[in-house]
Amino acid sequence: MSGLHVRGVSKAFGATPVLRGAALEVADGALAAVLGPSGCGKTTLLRVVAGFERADAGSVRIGGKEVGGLAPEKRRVGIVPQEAALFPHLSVAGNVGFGLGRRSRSAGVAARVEECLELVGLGGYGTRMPYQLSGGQQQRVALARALAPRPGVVLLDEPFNALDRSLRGTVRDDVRAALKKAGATAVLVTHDQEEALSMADTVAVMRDGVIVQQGTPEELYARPADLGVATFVGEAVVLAASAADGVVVCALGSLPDSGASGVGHVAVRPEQLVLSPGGAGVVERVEFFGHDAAITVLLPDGGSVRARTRGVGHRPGDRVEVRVEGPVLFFAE
Ligand SMILES: Nc1ncnc2c1ncn2[C@@H]1O[C@H](COP(=O)(O)OP(=O)(O)OP(=O)(O)O)[C@@H](O)[C@H]1O
Repeated sequence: MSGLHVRGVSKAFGATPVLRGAALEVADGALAAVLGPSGCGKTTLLRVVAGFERADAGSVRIGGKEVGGLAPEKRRVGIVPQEAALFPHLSVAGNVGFGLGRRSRSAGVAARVEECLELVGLGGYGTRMPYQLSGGQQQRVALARALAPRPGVVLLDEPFNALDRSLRGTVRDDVRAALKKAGATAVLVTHDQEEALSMADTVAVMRDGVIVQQGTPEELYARPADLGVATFVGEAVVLAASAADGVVVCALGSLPDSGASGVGHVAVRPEQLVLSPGGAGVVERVEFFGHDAAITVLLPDGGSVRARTRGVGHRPGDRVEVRVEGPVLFFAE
């Protein structure tokens, strides 16, 4: 069994439980994102995997080996911190070779350093100093440094936070490409759902110290385990509803459902809402984004929904009908 397997990990600081039986499965060579709001325990989970914190219970296996009792340096873990944290007095090559041992001037080490710089698209940058690099380049050097000793798992803790929004997209692509080329098993911690969904092979949604659901981005979006996941992964319009005999009744009418029954909430994706002229809804607000627009519609019962539509031409005050396309998600109370 290779990859990373975290099972039933608990950790409390004093009387405060921070991890409460967290589980995470990452196949060999896969990139997993741990996605959750601030304070849910993401960093603590990474620190337990890395060995900086000792779990109170549970197991951590890296590359098929239980590492719970091992010191951090014995775990074969590579770490990319939030800010690149390069050694300012060392060249790029010095930074990347740092973890490769004392014989860092040997030909073998130099070749491995250059190989890792090429993996992150910075071949030939070895003699530069960190201050001569952009933030994105520094982050890629930090990744090369983490990859150099061929770790069993690479841990990335919100690695794009310090970067400008405009730069983030390309650095994400570069980092994903480098991890894939290296064949690395990796865990990325983030509170940014777009980052998790667009980069990761598997996404683990974390809440209050547990992983509430893990799956591919498509699985999480189409079949969220509960209303919390539905609203945290992608946008959702949530309405009070009741369900019986395969039909969900809510402010948008009677909609087909998988067959649950009871009272609760229905979640509808904004792109499932189709607007047509005339009807009982009133356009309240139009936000134009270029590629699409968000139209907020006031419903007759006083609630409102926000639809995503490519069609332009809706104006505040227009009367519209709101139709729902495709299956909806019903969550009983
Ligand atoms: N060494 C510690 N001692 C006491 N409490 C801690 C310690 N480390 C973390 N905590 C607490 O554990 C909780 C979870 O922290 P953690 O950093 O794991 O969350 P996070 O999901 O990574 O949040 P963020 O996205 O804000 O970094 C927080 O309430 C934090 O204050």
